[in-house]
Amino acid sequence: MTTTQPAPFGARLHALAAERGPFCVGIDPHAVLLRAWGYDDDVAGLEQFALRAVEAVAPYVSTVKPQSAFYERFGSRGVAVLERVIAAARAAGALVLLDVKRGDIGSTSQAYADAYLDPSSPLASDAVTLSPYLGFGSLTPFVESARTHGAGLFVLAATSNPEGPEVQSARTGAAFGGRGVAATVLAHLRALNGDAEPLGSFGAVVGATLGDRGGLAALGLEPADLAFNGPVLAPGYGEQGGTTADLRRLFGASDGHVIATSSRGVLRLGPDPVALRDAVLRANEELRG
Ligand SMILES: O=c1ccn([C@@H]2O[C@H](COP(=O)(O)O)[C@@H](O)[C@H]2O)c(=O)[nH]1
Repeated sequence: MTTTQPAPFGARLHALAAERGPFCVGIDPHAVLLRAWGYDDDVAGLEQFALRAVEAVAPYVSTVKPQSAFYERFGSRGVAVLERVIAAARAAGALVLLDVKRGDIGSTSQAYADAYLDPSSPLASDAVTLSPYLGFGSLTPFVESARTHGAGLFVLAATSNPEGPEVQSARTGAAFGGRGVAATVLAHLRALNGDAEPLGSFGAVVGATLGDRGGLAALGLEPADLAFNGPVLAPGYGEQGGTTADLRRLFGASDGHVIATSSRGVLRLGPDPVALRDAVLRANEELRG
């Protein structure tokens, strides 16, 4: 029996962002949003909210990003809802980036990779977010699984929260290059992506809010560090204060590889599906402009 090799995530994202735009919607069912949409903060409310949001936005964006925590808080029934959210978003043609920020010793990373990247898993997604703070090499099982299954990875480099620089601006020891943590993560990603065309599959999380925090320099980063031939997930767009102008300052005129993501900023416009759809169409237009 022959199996077809899936197209690499970077190529799929590049094509879909060119077609639909580079905006990503976070499907984050906060309790306060469930109530604002008229639902109870329970599993039934979670499911109705999340599937309604996916139905309204997923056909119009390249990527949706469910935040696993909001489903896990309801235990196994919440995780079952997450499985249905992933399936519905993919059926609408969007790529699913599952925000789980995993990272552990290699043998455990392999189990996480099997859970999120192996197509036979009920939680299989197109890409996941990862934490590199057990050492970038501990993520190797994710890298190998991503290559096998045509999936993508987004590794935390310069997060959108104000507490991030405490760790991310620290310098590695001389034996590890002596550069900042964020720069070291980006250098690993550059090596993984090589000269993959049109875009590598190994991405970084770089907050859209970075401009407010003294920009790249505050993390010991130089503009060249951002040229790692992979996609960038830019959270903090909207609700946390990041703007399209901030992204332009950080990344210049992106060719669609910078995926700005917003959750609350879009979801609080619901439940009206037209308002939700128009918000994502506007965001795609603005980011492209
Ligand atoms: O640096 C990071 C990494 C991930 N996130 C996640 O993105 C969304 C942001 O939600 P908003 O409502 O648009 O603020 C959320 O799921 C975070 O866990 C981030 O904010 N920053």
